[in-house]
Amino acid sequence: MKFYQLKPEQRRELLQAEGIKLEKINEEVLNRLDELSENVIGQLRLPLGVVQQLHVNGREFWVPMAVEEPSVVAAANHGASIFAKNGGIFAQSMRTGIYGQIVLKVNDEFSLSNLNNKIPKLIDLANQEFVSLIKHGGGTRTISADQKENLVYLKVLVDPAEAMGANKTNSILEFLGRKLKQFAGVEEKLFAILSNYPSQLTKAKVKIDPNTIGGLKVAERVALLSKIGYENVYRAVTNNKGIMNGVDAVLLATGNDYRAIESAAAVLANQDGHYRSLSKWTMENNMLIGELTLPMAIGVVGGSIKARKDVQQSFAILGKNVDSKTLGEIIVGIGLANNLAALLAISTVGIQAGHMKLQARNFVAELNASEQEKKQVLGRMIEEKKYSESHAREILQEIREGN
Ligand SMILES: CC(C)(COP(=O)([O-])OP(=O)([O-])OC[C@H]1O[C@@H](n2cnc3c(N)ncnc32)[C@H](O)[C@@H]1OP(=O)([O-])[O-])[C@@H](O)C(=O)NCCC(=O)NCCSC(=O)C[C@@](C)(O)CC(=O)[O-]
Ligand SMILES: NC(=O)C1=CN([C@@H]2O[C@H](COP(=O)(O)OP(=O)(O)OC[C@H]3O[C@@H](n4cnc5c(N)ncnc54)[C@H](O)[C@@H]3O)[C@@H](O)[C@H]2O)C=CC1
Repeated sequence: MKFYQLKPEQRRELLQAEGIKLEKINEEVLNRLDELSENVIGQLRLPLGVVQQLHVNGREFWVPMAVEEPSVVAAANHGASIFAKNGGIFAQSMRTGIYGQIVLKVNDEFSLSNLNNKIPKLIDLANQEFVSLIKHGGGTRTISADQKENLVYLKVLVDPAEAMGANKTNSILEFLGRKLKQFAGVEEKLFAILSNYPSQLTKAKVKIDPNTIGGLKVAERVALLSKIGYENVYRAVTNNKGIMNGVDAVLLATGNDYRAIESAAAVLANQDGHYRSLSKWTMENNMLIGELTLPMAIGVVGGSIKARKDVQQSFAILGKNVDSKTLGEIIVGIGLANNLAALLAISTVGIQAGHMKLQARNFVAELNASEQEKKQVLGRMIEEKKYSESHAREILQEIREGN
């Protein structure tokens, strides 16, 4: 039997026979995980944190975040609490659909205008074939075609309703590809696959009174940093990493495909051929305005969402009536919250003050020490503002020597 055909327990035995020490895992959990992926031998755990009081469009949410990096949840909480003092986030999801691409190889017999005339019929055929999607409120919306020499590029827009929609869109594209192969002059269908090009855009906006963040000077520094991020790629990529800190954590917690959002966000940041900050902070009438638009091809159904109890727990935390539009608005709101918290930290005391204070817990967790000793070491590190693994060990030694 091949490795992938074995039961997870048998795969574990093989690894253990090689001398690899594996973590214990409950058999039921292991078998459940085996249904979700391939070659499964265990699990990787992440802490699940929550952000309290994220105010979006007049509603208040608890937001689940799965992330291992210290200070990301604290930063999101910090940003969210500032937004709460300033009327919250105004956000809007524009779920018009996700793109798909079909590329055909054609010869001289092919006529683009003939194909264009048949597009309404193709859309009808797709919608008749995938009628369950129509029932959920989605469907194939538009198809456009463009010819470059002997290649024809078709762009298909599919509204996946409440799902992310990758699987349904790929099925629709393959169905359309088979129909297109029958057209005069089509030699072959090269491929039919969804495109992760930015779609399902969600915008979020906040208006901050400088008095809630330490005054006008601080607000102006945030706006200046944002201007630098617009122009300078070294700053832009870091600014965007700070946004994705929060975005990815909510995507992970809600079982959404963070790879799809990351790749689409990179294209959005590079729209005019220059990689820029995804967010914008400006001063308007002495108020700080923050704006962020992100591609949000996410779902509240589909993929592994219903099959995973941990993901269902996240939806329970988010509360009732969180549809895909609302979830997109929450995620972009969290991205903006993480962004503001990071900008505030780096334009005032610097990132290390807050971040390293929380990172210090990781150094302390590594120590071979009692809970009481760990508490003492952490307290001393924060007091001395000196954060490193070696300093944690030094303090422990000093404590044990009675200093
Ligand atoms: C870390 C803080 C929040 C400290 O912030 P602070 O102002 O030193 O501490 P504070 O005790 O005054 O706390 C302010 C608020 O933060 C929240 N908060 C505070 N502590 C916690 C905690 N333990 N758990 C949950 N929430 C917490 C909480 O809302 C609190 O308000 P309160 O409720 O006390 O009135 C702040 O320094 C901060 O936001 N820093 C940014 C940290 C960050 O972005 N970390 C990510 C790692 S760095 C990175 O990946 C990319 C980056 C940052 O380089 C991107 C970029 O450059 O743009
Ligand atoms: N390039 C990419 O981004 C690719 C991503 N993927 C993966 O595909 C997965 C995404 O799955 P999906 O296609 O979204 O899931 P899925 O295949 O389970 O399809 C979602 C289903 O939900 C239905 N639906 C829509 N609205 C609904 C509603 N209101 N109530 C009930 N059902 C509804 C749709 O008709 C569809 O059948 C992710 O795991 C992703 O990683 C797969 C291939 C490529």
